[in-house]
Amino acid sequence: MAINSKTQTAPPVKNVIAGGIGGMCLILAGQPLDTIKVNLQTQPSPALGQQPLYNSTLHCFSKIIAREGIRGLYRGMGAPLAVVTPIMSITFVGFGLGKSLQQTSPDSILRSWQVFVAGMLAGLSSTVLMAPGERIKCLLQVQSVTLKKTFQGPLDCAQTLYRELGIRGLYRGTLLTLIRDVPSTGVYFMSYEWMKEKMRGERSSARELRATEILLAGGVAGMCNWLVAIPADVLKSRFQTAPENHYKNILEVLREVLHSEGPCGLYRGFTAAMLRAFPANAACFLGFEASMSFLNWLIPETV
Ligand SMILES: CC(=O)O[C@H](CC(=O)[O-])C[N+](C)(C)C
Repeated sequence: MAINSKTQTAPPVKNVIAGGIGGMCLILAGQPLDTIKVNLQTQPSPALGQQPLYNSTLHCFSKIIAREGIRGLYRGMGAPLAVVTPIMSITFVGFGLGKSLQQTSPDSILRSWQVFVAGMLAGLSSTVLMAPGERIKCLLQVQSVTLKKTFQGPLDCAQTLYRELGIRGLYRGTLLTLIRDVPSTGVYFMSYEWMKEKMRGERSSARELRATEILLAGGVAGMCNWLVAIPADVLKSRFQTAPENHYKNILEVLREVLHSEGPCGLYRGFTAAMLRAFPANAACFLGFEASMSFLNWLIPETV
């Protein structure tokens, strides 16, 4: 399907600002279910005849609330807020760049697969911040399970990792972050643009879409993103939260998950991921589009 790219390209500085605001909306709307997802994904496999620590999304939710109250669901939010804001800025700039590289003129129409390629470039460029951000976030989110408070907060976690393990300690899990984010970000933007194009109908531009339509397209794009991302995300969460030298490489994590839980183990936390994906990404794209409209009103485009 061809997508009218004239309505999509914006100068990088506008993408930086609108992408950052979109990122903040994403975290505020999605953090509680993200905490549940990571706790489900990283809980120890139960011994024979024993009950798992959490047996469902709801069970995990009520256990966290009973143990720590609402604050437990927002544990580790400082790091994602500080990191996801620039990550989403880079993501939207990377996406804009990916589109312009494939356009012969600002008016040229992109095919769906070209939007996918531009999205993959966005996923590739954001990994520089995504990998350490995820490492810190996952370590903080799971430390309540062990009931051993190792880190005081995101900064303390980053400093400790750097002091004890150097830059490699912060970037542990980068390959799995790439395997997760490059294809899934391609799918993310392709499905978002596809939905917008479908809903546009007779209207001359996607800018005329209503807020509810943006919310729907963003929410669906978030779910499509996670359908692709979740197996690599399960491996990444485990790899990034395991004790040092527990796994020699990522194949060992894969082997362990398949051996103990079978292929279903790769979809641990699926319900929580999907429940989070819709509101978080609906909020993200609405935040992005609203900020972009405001910026376009403030500084009108010349083309
Ligand atoms: C896997 C992930 O972080 O997905 C992001 C959306 C979300 O639900 O957090 C999108 N993106 C990969 C483009 C940053």
